[in-house]
Amino acid sequence: MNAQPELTQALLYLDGVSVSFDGFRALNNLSLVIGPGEMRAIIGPNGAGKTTMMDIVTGKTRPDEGDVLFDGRVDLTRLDEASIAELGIGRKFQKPTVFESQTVEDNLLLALKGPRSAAASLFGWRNRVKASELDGVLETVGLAEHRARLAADLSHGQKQWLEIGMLLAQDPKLLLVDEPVAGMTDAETEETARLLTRIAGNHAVVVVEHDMAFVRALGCKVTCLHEGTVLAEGPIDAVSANERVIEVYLGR
Ligand SMILES: Nc1ncnc2c1ncn2[C@@H]1O[C@H](COP(=O)(O)OP(=O)(O)OP(=O)(O)O)[C@@H](O)[C@H]1O
Repeated sequence: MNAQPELTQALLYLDGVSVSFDGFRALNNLSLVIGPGEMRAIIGPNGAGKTTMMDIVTGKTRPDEGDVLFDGRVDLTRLDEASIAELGIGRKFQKPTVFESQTVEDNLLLALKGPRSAAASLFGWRNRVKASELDGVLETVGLAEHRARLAADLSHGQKQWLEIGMLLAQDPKLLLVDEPVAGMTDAETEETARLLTRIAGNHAVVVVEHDMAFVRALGCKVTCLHEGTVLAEGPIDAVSANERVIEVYLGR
């Protein structure tokens, strides 16, 4: 492992990560560095490796090569999915998976009481937020007025925010969010950008999304993946003006 000076600063550090499925290179020498509390948008065409990248971070997929470090010291390639979650890495899949028959508040309480293992103390994960901090989570995800409603009665967007709240209740250091605004109304999309912006700072947030207006609203650094590697990275204006990015993604 080649230790870089920035290693100690990075919350998530991927370097030279490659993985193949049946000879097809889904990730090809991918390097990505996310700082503590940073918000990062990941864009790129279908099959670029965005989901595979998140699978590597959460331990669902093992890389063939490369370094995957969390918090500057923990080698994620040696841990299973449960241990990685306990370290403080939360993942939000595209479809909401809330408990429909429970109220908003009870969904959050269930998340607070979620399973913990000895790994939590072993790896020094901080305590989950306390029940008394539930109000703060409800405020953050904009559901304070809806706390007594059944999750089943929420709009699609509100269910997505509730699930983000359930992840926040576990006080992750890093949140991976997959296409959060797919299927949302324009108003919900704008609210989601505000919500994630509120969350970043206290938690690093990596958002995979195709909706470029939403990505712009996040106001963060953007990484465009293509063929399993970084094609362009930087401010949205620079990335969206990049000729290769236009050619393989935006211009289609
Ligand atoms: N478990 C797997 N087995 C075989 N092939 C896989 C597996 N996971 C991903 N792939 C392949 O790897 C490539 C990268 O897929 P990935 O899902 O990471 O892309 P993506 O950027 O997330 O695309 P999308 O925007 O469509 O979600 C694809 O060609 C996909 O078919």
